[in-house]
Formats: sequence, C-alpha cells, structure tokens
Amino acid sequence: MEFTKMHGCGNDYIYVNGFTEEVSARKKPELVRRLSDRHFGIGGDGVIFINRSSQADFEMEMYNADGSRAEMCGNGIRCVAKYVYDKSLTDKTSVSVISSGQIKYLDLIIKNVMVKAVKVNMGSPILKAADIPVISENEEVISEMIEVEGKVYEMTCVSMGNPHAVVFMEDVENLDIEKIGPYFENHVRFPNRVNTEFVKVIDRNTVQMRVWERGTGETLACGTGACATVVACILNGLTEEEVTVKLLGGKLHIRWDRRENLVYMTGPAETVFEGEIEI
Ligand SMILES: N[C@@H](CCC[C@H](N)C(=O)O)C(=O)O
Repeated sequence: MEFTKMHGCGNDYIYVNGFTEEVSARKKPELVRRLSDRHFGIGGDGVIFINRSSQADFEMEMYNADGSRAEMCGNGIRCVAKYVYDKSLTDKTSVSVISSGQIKYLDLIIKNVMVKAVKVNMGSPILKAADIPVISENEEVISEMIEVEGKVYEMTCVSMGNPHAVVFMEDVENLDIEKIGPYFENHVRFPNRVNTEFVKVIDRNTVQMRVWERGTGETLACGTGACATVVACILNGLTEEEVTVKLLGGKLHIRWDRRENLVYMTGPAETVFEGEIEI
C-alpha cells in the first residue's frame, strides 16, 4: 500500500489514497493501529483515507491511532486539501471535503505551485450537543465544574463536529497531561469519550494550548481543539474574535465570526515523506 506522511503543526497522520488503495472496512481499525505505531509501524497520530464522494469534492475518512473513528479533524482536513492539489487530483484552489456527513469548505494558499497553508470554514460550533450541553436557552454560558482524580476543574464543552472539553489554567507547561488526560477522556461525563484542551490565556488575541486527544493521547496540535478553545474563550469573555493559538507544534489562526456564526481556521499543511508498506 502506498502512503504519504503529512502533518499540520506537528499533528501527523498517514494519508492513503482511497481512489487507488482498497482496504476492507472490517480490516481498517487493526491496520490503523499497526501503521500508527511509532516503533513497529510508520508512526503517526492516526490514519486518514481520502475517498471519492458524491456530495463533496472529496471524502476524509479519519481514524485515531487506537483505531477509533473521529467525526472531524482540523489539521487533517488541511493536509487532505494539500494532498489532492499537490497530487493533481484537482486543480481547484477552493475545495469541499466531507467527513462523517459534515461538509467543510477550504481555500488553498499556494506558493511555488504547492499548497503551503489552508484556510478552512469549520462551520458553526455546536453548543448543545446531546452529550455536551454548554449553553442554556438564553445563551448564558454554563461553564461546568468537573471532578477528576479528586480535583475540581472548570470546563466549557464545545463540539466542532467532534467533542471537546476546554479547561482553563495558569500552568499549562508543567501539567502532567499523561496522567490527567486519560481521566478526562474516559470520564463518566463523556459516554463517547472526549478531547481535552488545557488552555492558558496570554492576552485578548493569544492563547497557549496543550491537548489530550481522544484515541491518540497528547498530540502537538489539534485543529478542532483550537477552534473549540477560541469559541470557549469568547463565550467566557476572555478573548476577542480573532485569536492565535500557540501549540507545541506551531501556531493556528482562528476566527469566530459571531455575525455569520462560522469558525475559520488558517494553518500550515506539510508533506514529510512518502512510502510503500506491505499490508
Ligand atoms: N487532531 C485532530 C482531531 C482528531 C480527532 C480527535 N482525536 C477525535 O477523536 O475527535 C484535529 O486536528 O482536529
């Protein structure tokens, strides 16, 4: 099977061309676990299959490193756009990509005939998803308290198609995320598990974020997590509408247009290497 290793701000996935590579749905979770393994496989935060779609230009079929499916992936979708353009699967500089029934619209930023960065219309944040109620009828923010391993944290839950719990704190650098992350991910509050963002507000246009991703663990960046973080910051009156999110692997620029109620994410997309692996 041919593959391409790509990343967005260090959030790295293995990309497989579903137009040419056939893998049965039943075998995918096990294959994803094997390929994602950083010692015995290619290594990555998961695997993304790029497929044909009748509803959008392309379909993104996203798997976390543990073989579980995710509804959306912000860093991944930018890399999908780079993949399809750089490999001439399209010559359009604005493309649509569907993932778990959600269509996103992407504008490619091209330098020297290659995609360098991508601006994505990530759609509207979901603030009343069944399993993560956030906002009451009168739009008042309900930032919840959650007890994790004997400590109480204040969190704001936002869905960007996939679920996020945003936790504000002062000392993000020294957080023992390997210890606390799994407790949030598997907390009884989240029957479908959750991605958790630990966030320090630096100023009204800048925040620092670390993330524990559902199905993968700590990653160097999370695009949907950065979007959810900025939505949570704005709802809590902590930032303006345009925010730079500083992550371990780079920076993402996020804007929540309140009038349109749309979140825009702009960030890099990079190819690392390509290869072939026996499956
Ligand atoms: N890293 C991604 C999110 C990947 C999916 C997530 N782990 C989930 O299970 O929802 C991003 O950049 O958004």
